[in-house]
Amino acid sequence: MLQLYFICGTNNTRDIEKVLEEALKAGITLFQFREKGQGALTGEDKKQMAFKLKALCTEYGVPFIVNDDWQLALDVDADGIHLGQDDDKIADIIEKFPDKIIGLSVSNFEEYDQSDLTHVDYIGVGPVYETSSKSDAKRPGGIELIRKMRLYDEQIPIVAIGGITNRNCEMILKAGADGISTISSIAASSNIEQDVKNYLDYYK
Ligand SMILES: Cc1ncc(COP(=O)(O)OP(=O)(O)O)c(N)n1
Ligand SMILES: Cc1ncsc1CCOP(=O)(O)O
Ligand SMILES: [Mg+2]
Repeated sequence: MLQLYFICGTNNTRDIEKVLEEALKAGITLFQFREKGQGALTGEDKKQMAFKLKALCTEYGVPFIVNDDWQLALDVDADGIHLGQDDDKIADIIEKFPDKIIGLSVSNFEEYDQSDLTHVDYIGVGPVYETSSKSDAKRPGGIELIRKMRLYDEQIPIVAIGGITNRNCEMILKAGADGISTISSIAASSNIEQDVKNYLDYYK
């Protein structure tokens, strides 16, 4: 499920429905609706978009995750929620999400140490490299962040994030990530089918 985790909001691309459908057809394995930042949809518009994107994911058998907004995740009956260190605490909302996928962001070892991983299904580790998709991203940890995190916790599923392309993902997988997540390399791709295929080839 974590192999190729596409994350997108309406301000990351021209036509999110079209881009998501192309990415689903090409074989992404997980999708996160991350609707925030300049020009992002809010309220009912955001909810209606979430319903449409969830329906597309369901058609292709790919789980639909909501970033940050757990109320939206409840409203649209998403398959899971992704929360960061500065978002609502998983322990405070977990009773509303029995049997849902729960992801948590971890940018460094201090954050890992202070995180309650009891209900966490995967950790999003990064940024690995510089990213232009998140204005408040922490300092990139490079490939060493993934390698060391894998040794620090040998069990928890790790999805790497931040500045990943299908040219640097092989190193990241070899460093011990279970999967990679990306915004721009798919959202801004001129050939989604080929780019997704290139990513998935590394798992063969
Ligand atoms: C898979 C994955 N990993 C990390 C993040 C980042 O979450 P967060 O730190 O809460 O930052 P925002 O994405 O909310 O700006 C993520 N969304 N997904
Ligand atoms: C949401 C997020 N969290 C850490 S880096 C990042 C943005 C990743 O975007 P891109 O794949 O375009 O670098
Ligand atoms: Mg967040």
